[in-house]
Amino acid sequence: MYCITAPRNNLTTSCVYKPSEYSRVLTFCGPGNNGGDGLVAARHLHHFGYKPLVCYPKRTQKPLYAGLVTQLEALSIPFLSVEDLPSDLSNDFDVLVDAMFGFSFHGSPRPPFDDLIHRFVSIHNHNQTGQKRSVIVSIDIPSGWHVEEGDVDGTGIKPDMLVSLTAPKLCAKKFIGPHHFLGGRFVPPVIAEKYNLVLPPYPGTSMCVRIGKPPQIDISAMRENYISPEFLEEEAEADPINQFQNGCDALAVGWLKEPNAMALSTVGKEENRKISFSIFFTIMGS
Ligand SMILES: NC(=O)C1=CN([C@@H]2O[C@H](COP(=O)(O)OP(=O)(O)OC[C@H]3O[C@@H](n4cnc5c(N)ncnc54)[C@H](O)[C@@H]3O)[C@@H](O)[C@H]2O)[C@@H](O)CC1
Repeated sequence: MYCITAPRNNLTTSCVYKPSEYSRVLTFCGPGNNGGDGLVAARHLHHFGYKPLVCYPKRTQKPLYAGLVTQLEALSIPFLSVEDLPSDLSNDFDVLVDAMFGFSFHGSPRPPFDDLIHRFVSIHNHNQTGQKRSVIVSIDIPSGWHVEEGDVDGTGIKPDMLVSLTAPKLCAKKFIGPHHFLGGRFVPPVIAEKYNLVLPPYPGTSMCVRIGKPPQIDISAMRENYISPEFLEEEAEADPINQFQNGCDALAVGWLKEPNAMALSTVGKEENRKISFSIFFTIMGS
């Protein structure tokens, strides 16, 4: 079950937070099945090319969980004790996976989860200092939320991504982060009908589906001014097409992120008679 669950979580993470930019992942696992999801997610993230670590403070000796731990140890995935956690998680980790509690959480969090949940909450304060902060991915339910009423007093974890399992729980209505995914493409129609579940269709052969629209990207915010080194006349190729090829080759080595258009202009000899024409090329993504 965890195996089915975990790829659901991981496919969503790798869809949005690619290992090239978010490789350092710390998964906090709780004492129940939600924690089990976290153990398996860490294993799959390792195979997907991330560098996962696990904090699993309340281990259960049930064979299923012991087996999951053995698999992580076999991959030399490090376990961090609560005492060994860095003071500022955002300095050391790009992604924090919240797999502490799911739908069986009740009351106030007991130690050490009270402090761990507080650590997650304080991540957002870190963001207010303008420094890059870790992103938070919650599995099924942000830990500490009420399964139906959500973050009742507004002081709970505010994840960037919520991965609902099988069907979004009622509290998911209170989720306001940018990425909500559903994993668990195995609900029999008779169950969906019995519980009046209206689930989104899964695309292609995907094991997860985004719920809602992806956040709008502000293209203008992506624009960067690239100041290339000066270019002297004597460095110009005699054949303008060769010059153009040099430009394309420079783009291809990747110094320009996501090149998507180019203007090629020429100018006449007389300074006052600039003949310039531009050719716009759409350079398909590399
Ligand atoms: N059908 C589904 O939705 C599926 C659910 N799965 C996962 O299983 C989760 C539910 O698993 P469980 O029922 O084991 O419950 P949880 O994983 O939510 O946690 C239960 C454990 O937390 C402890 N606990 C509860 N309240 C606490 C508190 N206030 N302070 C400290 N400890 C507390 C309990 O003693 C128990 O050991 C789901 O949320 C989901 O993540 C998946 O594994 C499979 C599919």
